[in-house]
Amino acid sequence: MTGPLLVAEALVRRYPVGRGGLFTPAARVAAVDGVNFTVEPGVSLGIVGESGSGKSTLARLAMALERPDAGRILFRGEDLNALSAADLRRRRRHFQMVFQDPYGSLDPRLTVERIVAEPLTVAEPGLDRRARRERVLAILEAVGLPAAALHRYPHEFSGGQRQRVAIARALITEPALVVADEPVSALDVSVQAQVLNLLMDLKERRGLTYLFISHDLAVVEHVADRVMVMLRGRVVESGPAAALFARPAHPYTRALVDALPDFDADPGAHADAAFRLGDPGAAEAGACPLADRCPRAQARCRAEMPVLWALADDRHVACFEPLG
Ligand SMILES: Nc1ncnc2c1ncn2[C@@H]1O[C@H](COP(=O)(O)OP(=O)(O)OP(=O)(O)O)[C@@H](O)[C@H]1O
Repeated sequence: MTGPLLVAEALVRRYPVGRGGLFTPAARVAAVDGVNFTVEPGVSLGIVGESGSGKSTLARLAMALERPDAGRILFRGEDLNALSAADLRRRRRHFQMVFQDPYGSLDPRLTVERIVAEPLTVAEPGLDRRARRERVLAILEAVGLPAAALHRYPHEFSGGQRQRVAIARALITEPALVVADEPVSALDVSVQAQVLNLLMDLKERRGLTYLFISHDLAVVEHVADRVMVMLRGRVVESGPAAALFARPAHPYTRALVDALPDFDADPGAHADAAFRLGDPGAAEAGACPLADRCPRAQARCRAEMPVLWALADDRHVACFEPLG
């Protein structure tokens, strides 16, 4: 079908604060306060904002894990909160979530096979054991895990591998939309880029659409086509990622962008960035793997900032401009 994949219309979600009195209800604060957005198929939307700005609440609303107090969330034109519980359950195979914490989000008592297969048992209950195992093996391979992972338990894996298991679980039903809420922020910096690269690779290969939530602008800039900036439950600015990062219009966005390492003032930041964004080898060797594709940074890379590079292959981390 054509048309947007996901639409948020004037979403509001309020939570009680404090306990209220005997005859007075508790005051309520709007964690999400009149948010609108549209996500077209194949276009990933990054949602940024500091802690408490309402990003996770918005993710839960988008996944129909919570009901809004006002507004609607439409997936392929259907108001998710108007569906019966059974219909909503059936639709869930098309939108899945990856959580921040690969430790807490995987049941430690279950094998990887059972964890990854779990959404399939709901989505395709008729599948026999053999067919289910084949699907699990195929998705494990797609996320870079060996077949031997099947019989292992979450504690036997590193944080990055656990997040691969969580990604496999999210993708096994072949969803169109993946909502990723801080999917790399609990990981060691050295493995963050590997998982981000995997997500980008899967997006390409499977035509996925992401709603990608992070407080880390550098991360969002690499994975998102469009970016939406939240402050106290509201959207203060949104637009194409490259333009928004290059020319932030709202003072809050500017402040967030300014908080990124200043590559021009601090050449050391480049080595940090190369390491953080996933290539310690490049940081040490002083090589820029993107130098020949980046007309603007080419000279600077070679001269004074040898590791000015990004993990994504289409934009540059420091100048936030598309590569030539
Ligand atoms: N279940 C809840 N009950 C009460 N208040 C809540 C609940 N969930 C979120 N809030 C409040 O709503 C506001 C937005 O929280 P939310 O977790 O959505 O923000 P966030 O941007 O994701 O922040 P973080 O990155 O720290 O998770 C915060 O003030 C938070 O305390």
